[in-house]
Amino acid sequence: MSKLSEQDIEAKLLHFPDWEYYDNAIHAEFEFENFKDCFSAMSRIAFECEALNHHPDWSNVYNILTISLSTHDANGVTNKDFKLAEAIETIVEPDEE
Ligand SMILES: C[C@H](O)[C@H](O)[C@H]1CNC2=NC(N)=NC(=O)C2=N1
Repeated sequence: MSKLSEQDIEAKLLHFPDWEYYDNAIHAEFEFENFKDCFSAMSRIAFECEALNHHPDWSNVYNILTISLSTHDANGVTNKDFKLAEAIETIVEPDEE
């Protein structure tokens, strides 16, 4: 999977308002009601990661989940990252298009 250009990434990000591009990765932060809801979302995301064989750099502090996506093999952002970002959006914000 080849690395996307900065221009392609910025164009795709128009459809991903929660995400921004810097440091060769796309990043988002999600806030939940509490730790239980946050960790529950993380568990569901983990199954998607396994299904897609693509994994986030992420961290959690109580009800906050911070995620960075990049493709290590390509040393940048690829369509795999956008596919995972889409799956994450569906889990975290199921009511949004
Ligand atoms: C061997 C396995 O396919 C690779 O290590 C996969 C697993 N998950 C991955 N996740 C991410 N984010 N980038 C990768 O390059 C990557 N590679």
